Amino acid sequence: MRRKGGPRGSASGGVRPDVESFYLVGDVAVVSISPARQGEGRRIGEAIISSHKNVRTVLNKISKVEGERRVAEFEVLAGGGTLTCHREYGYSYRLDVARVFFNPRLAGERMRVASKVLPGERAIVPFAGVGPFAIPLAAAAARVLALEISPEGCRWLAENAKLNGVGDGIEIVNADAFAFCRALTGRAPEEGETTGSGGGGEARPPERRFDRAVVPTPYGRDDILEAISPLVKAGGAIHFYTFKKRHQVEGLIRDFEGRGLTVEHHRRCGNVAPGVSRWGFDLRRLE
Ligand SMILES: C[S@+](CC[C@H](N)C(=O)[O-])C[C@H]1O[C@@H](n2cnc3c(N)ncnc32)[C@H](O)[C@@H]1O
Repeated sequence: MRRKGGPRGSASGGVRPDVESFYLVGDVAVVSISPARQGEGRRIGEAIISSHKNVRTVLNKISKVEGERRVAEFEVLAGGGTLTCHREYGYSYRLDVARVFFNPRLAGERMRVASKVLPGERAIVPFAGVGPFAIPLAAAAARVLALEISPEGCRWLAENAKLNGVGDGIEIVNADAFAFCRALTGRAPEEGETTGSGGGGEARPPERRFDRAVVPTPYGRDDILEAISPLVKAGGAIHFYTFKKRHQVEGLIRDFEGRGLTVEHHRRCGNVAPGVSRWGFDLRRLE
């Protein structure tokens, strides 16, 4: 939702009346210029660079976040380089802002979730991006399976895992998270494994191998919950993020409960469109 009198979601404070939104990824400022200011992009970009010592490039977001990689289209207003290193809570993430997804607004949420990890846990992170959830989990001593569909995202994730000293704690799989989870749930038993269902090619029960799933769901893909929850052990945790209007939340909680998931905590994690927010749910699997 647009706030009158200033930009929303400012990651660096201050009022910038020329732009509708402003956030920083490393030294790249990402803004949205209001339609009334479209001809003034260069002036606005240069003004931002000259008034912010920490900004090297200014990008104007000219499309919504779209496509499988969830990356918007940008135009360069000033500066030029889109490769950067973003720092949050002592972690460093190298990435190309114009080519891979990154949302600096979830930094606090990532720390909150990582603080719940018990050493030796197994965690799964679908939609892992360049690693901002997976890396703090691994640093908290979880063994992490990170799923990411973009090969470029996987390359940054591997680099960032090493950069943050957790290269050994994260297994990165370049895959479609839906297909991967469904395959893991329904996979045939390997030689020597018992099925627990009498053998003879019968359907095996799901592999409940993870203590924790952290699910930063892309818009409209809530069906990942159905794919991933069979992989979480009884008593295990699922941190599920989704985009909803406030009036939808109550029904969603009933839906979770109908699937054998208790809601331990839920909160709004910022606005994304008029009336629509990102909501985070801490779910626990009952059986
Ligand atoms: C909204 S998610 C969150 C990313 C990251 N965890 C973060 O918070 O910055 C966007 C990421 O999911 C990836 N993605 C989208 N669809 C996917 C799929 N079906 N399987 C695996 N990754 C997918 C995109 O490539 C992108 O990196």
